[in-house]
Amino acid sequence: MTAGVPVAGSGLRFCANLGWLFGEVPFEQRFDAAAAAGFTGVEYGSPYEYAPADLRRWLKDAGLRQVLVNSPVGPAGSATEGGTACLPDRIGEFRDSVTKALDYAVELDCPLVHLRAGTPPAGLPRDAAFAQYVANVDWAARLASTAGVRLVLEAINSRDLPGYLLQTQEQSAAVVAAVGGDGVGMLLDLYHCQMSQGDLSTRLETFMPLIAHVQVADVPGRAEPGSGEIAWAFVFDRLRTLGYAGWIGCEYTPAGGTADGLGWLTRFTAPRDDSAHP
Ligand SMILES: O=C(O)C(=O)[C@@H](O)CO
Ligand SMILES: [Mg+2]
Repeated sequence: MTAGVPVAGSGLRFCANLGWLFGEVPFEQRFDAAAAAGFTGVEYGSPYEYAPADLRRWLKDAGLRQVLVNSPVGPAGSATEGGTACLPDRIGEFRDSVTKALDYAVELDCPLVHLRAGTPPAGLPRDAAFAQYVANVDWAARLASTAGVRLVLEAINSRDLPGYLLQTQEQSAAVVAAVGGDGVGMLLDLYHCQMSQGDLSTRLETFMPLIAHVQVADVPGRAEPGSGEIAWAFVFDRLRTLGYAGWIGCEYTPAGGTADGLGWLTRFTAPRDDSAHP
């Protein structure tokens, strides 16, 4: 069995985040590395440094499908590092970024775009930022629907990204519900959820109808599942029994070599045999 392929019958689909995994090789070689490890799908935050034709070729040659990209953000350290979606004075920039993201998604036949929420600057009340965010997501979701793409909204924990607008699953669910339709769903990153909220099983159950994508890493340390405190066999079994049919993005910093660290995929994804623990 290839390391990246979960056991037969697990009913779960994992994709490799090429911004985090396979950093041992240059970006364009990570596609082949992911395929060689058994992945059939990939995600990464920023495709924008590359021409769509190159990305398409790397995907095709490796036999992979593109699962998710992020919307473009500003340079590290800038006011738009986390995106522009909640900034009332950046609506034009926000709309351009959505158009660019959707163009890439269509070119790459990519079903999901993570729309980054942004960080309200000091002086902008959070409720004003939130209202702008909802209006912008509403605008973007209509455009995404027309393009056959779904936007996903991700809460990020406030220790890693202080001040980011979207910090809880409840907030992202509220925006998804307020906008409605099939143009937008939740991205539930179990690492961020465990960091800031916990109660993973209940939150998965509560929000399952809205969840369009899941990402995984362990806590603390953000390394492979199994390196920290989360009970992954239980969590994956819960995803399976809740009927989750989307992809699960592997978005972690490998503790050692990426391929060497993929044993968790087979270790934690076997359907549970509860007969020994009635
Ligand atoms: O940090 C995360 O978690 C992500 O999913 C990044 O793509 C930033 O949103
Ligand atoms: Mg994430």
